[in-house]
Amino acid sequence: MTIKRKKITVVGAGFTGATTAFMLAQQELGDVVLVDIPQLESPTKGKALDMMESMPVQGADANIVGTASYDDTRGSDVVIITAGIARKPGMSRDDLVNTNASIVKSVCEQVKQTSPDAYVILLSNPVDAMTYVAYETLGFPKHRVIGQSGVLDTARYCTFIAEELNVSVEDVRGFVLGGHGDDMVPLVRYSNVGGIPIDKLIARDRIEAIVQRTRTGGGEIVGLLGNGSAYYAPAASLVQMTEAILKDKKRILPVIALLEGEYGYHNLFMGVPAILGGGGIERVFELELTESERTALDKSAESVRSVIQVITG
Ligand SMILES: NC(=O)c1ccc[n+]([C@@H]2O[C@H](COP(=O)([O-])OP(=O)(O)OC[C@H]3O[C@@H](n4cnc5c(N)ncnc54)[C@H](O)[C@@H]3O)[C@@H](O)[C@H]2O)c1
Ligand SMILES: O=C(O)C[C@H](O)C(=O)O
Repeated sequence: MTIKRKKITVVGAGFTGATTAFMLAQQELGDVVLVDIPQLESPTKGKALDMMESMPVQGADANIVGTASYDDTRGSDVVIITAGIARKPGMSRDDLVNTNASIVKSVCEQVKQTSPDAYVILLSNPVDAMTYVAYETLGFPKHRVIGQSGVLDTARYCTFIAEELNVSVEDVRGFVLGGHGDDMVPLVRYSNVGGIPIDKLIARDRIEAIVQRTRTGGGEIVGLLGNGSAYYAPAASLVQMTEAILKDKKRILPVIALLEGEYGYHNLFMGVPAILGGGGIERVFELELTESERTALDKSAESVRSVIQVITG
C-alpha cells in the first residue's frame, strides 16, 4: 500500500503565507504548494526552494513548491488563502474590504476548479466577510469553508492572562467569540487557569484591560511593525487548524463558521466555538450567554453584517 502525503496549498506568499508554508513543512503536515501572482513567481519559487533546503537541517520531509500556476495546486486536501493586502497604521481591517473581496473571489474561482474537494481556510481580512465571499464563490458545503480569527484572538488573550499571572501559557484556557474586529467578545466567564476561573485570580480592572488589549491586539502589532500586520501568531493559528482537519483531531477551536440559526443569527459568518476535525467544521457549540455578553455579541455581529453589506450592496 502506498501512503500518499497530504497536499496543502497556501495562496499568497507574503508574510503570513510564507510563514505558514514553512511551519506546515516543519511539522510534516504534508507537501506544500505556495502560490502568488505571476509577477511574483520568481521570488515565490525562491522562498519555497529556500524553505526546502532547510528541511535536511530540520529533519523534516516535505516538498515545498513555489508557483503562480493553479495547475500545481490540483487536488489539494487543504487550501489556505492569505492573498490580499494588509492594513497599515491608521487603517482598520474593514478598509481592505473591496480590494480583498475581488482578490479572494478570483482565487476561489481557481480553487473551485482545481481542488473541488478541499477544505478551505480563509485568513485575508476582513476575514469574516472574506469567508462569506469565499463560500459564495466556491459553492462548497459550509463545513468546508472556514475562517481563521478566534484561534489567533484567543492566543493573544491567553498570552496576556499568562503574563498577568506569571504562569505557563499551557494552563490558560479561554476563547473569543464574534467577529475579528475591535468589538470581538473575549468570554471571561469561560476562561480559567488550571481550572480556576480567572475572576478568582485577577482583579476586575486588570481583566478589563486584558479584554481591551485582546480586542485591539492586531492593531498593537500593526503599530509596532509600521508596515504590515502580524504573521507569526496568525501562521501558527492556521497550522493548528490545518492539523485538526488533516489528523481528524476533533479539536474544539473558535472558528469562523456559517451560522444558520445558531446564536440566533442567520446567514452570517462569524467566530464561534466548534469541533474541527476530518469533516471540517463538524459541530458548532452554542453557549448560554448573559445579557451583557449577548449585547456585545450582537454589536460584533452587526459590525460583520455592515462590512458584508459594503460588498453585497
Ligand atoms: N484573519 C487573521 O487573523 C489575519 C491575521 C494576519 C493577517 N491577515 C490578513 O491576511 C492577509 C495577508 O497578510 P500578509 O501579512 O501575508 O500580507 P502580505 O502583503 O505580506 O502578503 C499578501 C500576498 O498576497 C499576494 N496576492 C495578492 N493578490 C493575489 C492573488 N490574486 N493570488 C495570489 N496571491 C496574491 C501578494 O502578492 C502578497 O505576496 C491580509 O489581508 C491581512 O490583513 C488576517
Ligand atoms: O490586525 C490585522 O490587520 C491583522 C490580523 O487581523 C491580526 O489580528 O493580527
